Amino acid sequence: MNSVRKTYRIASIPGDGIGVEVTEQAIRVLKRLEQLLGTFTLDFHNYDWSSERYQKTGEYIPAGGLESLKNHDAIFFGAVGSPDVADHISLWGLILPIRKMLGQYVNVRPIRVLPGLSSPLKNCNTEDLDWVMIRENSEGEYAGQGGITHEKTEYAIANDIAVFTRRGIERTMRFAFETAASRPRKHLTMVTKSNAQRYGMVLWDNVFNELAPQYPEVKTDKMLVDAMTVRMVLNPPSLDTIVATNLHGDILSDLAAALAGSIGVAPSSNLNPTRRFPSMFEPIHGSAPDIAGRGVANPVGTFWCAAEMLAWLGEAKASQSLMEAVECVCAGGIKTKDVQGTANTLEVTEAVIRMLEMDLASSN
Ligand SMILES: NC(=O)c1ccc[n+]([C@@H]2O[C@H](COP(=O)([O-])OP(=O)(O)OC[C@H]3O[C@@H](n4cnc5c(N)ncnc54)[C@H](O)[C@@H]3O)[C@@H](O)[C@H]2O)c1
Ligand SMILES: O=C(O)C[C@@H](O)C(=O)O
Ligand SMILES: [K+]
Ligand SMILES: [Mn+2]
Repeated sequence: MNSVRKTYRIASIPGDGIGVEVTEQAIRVLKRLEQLLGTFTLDFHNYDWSSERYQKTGEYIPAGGLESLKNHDAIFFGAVGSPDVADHISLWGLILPIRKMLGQYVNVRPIRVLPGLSSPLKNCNTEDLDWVMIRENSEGEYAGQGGITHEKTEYAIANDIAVFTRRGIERTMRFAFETAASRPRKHLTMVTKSNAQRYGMVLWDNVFNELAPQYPEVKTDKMLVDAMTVRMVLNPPSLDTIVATNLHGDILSDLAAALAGSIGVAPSSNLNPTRRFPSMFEPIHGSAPDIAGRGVANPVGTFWCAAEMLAWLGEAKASQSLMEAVECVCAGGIKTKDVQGTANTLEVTEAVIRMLEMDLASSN
């Protein structure tokens, strides 16, 4: 008998475009899972922070908004970005302040070829591509320093300054070593561009070399980011856990998702490993204006995020049941167009709900 029913306060921020479509369906799935298990409550609080709101009010996050997010156990995010607002305004107006101000200093992006899906690579089977990318999530190329002088003249001069700190690098790398150590293969690859970039990237190399002996069970290697793209494509089984800077991790994780079948299946966890503030779970994809409003977005990446969120909250059984249901639905061929199926967002969602009902109703 489970006598203490836990309640988790979840802030949901659907955002823009398909972010709204996939989070709505993922919340439906989570609420059904909650009913079926009866062991916890997910108390969702919706925040309408979006590009539409920005156009009306001039703000993505209203005054006091970040403080109010701190009163939650987790944040469930869709995507931000609109053809009507410049992308740097939307990114810096919503997602980046949350990642930075809530201390979500690692972005964890697992990726696998799910059952029933296929890699665009010849001869890449399910077991050949099973990676987790640890992206530094607070500084580096996204430090936010820089500026423009002589703007709108022919003398315009602009810079974006990348900032790498020993503490920022070390905390991300420790998380990556621990992640690698927790996986069967215990292998960590560090990515930089320390041949061309002589300071920040070399600091990455040095910190990595200092830390590696403290994790003797983890095998390590290093890659320059250009060669890393080649290795990801030509030798996927040689990789396991990967650690990279903010920008490199961003780019490589889109590539990783595509190699596993689609950007629509890939999840990400913006973690505050100290748990001082809530962590945020979002699919790696954006608002996809090209398909928004048509009900065809792949919700699998967001369902996988929901499973990652449950695991982070300590609900391992619920997390596992959800992931198993998603994988069974994929294996059964109920898939969206980006992964060579014919189903729409709603059909995939309903199939996942039915699968959960079959699995859990029979076991209760
Ligand atoms: N964290 C975020 O919220 C985030 C992430 C990436 C991009 N963005 C923003 O999103 C907007 C669009 O960016 P973009 O086009 O470069 O990237 P995107 O990820 O939105 O879309 C890239 C391509 O992948 C497809 N795609 C993405 N998700 C899909 C899904 N779930 N199912 C099926 N197909 C899917 C899209 O249709 C598009 O063809 C921009 O404003 C960008 O700044 C936000
Ligand atoms: O972090 C970014 O650059 C935004 C988006 O591309 C992402 O991957 O979340
Ligand atoms: K997103
Ligand atoms: Mn990205």
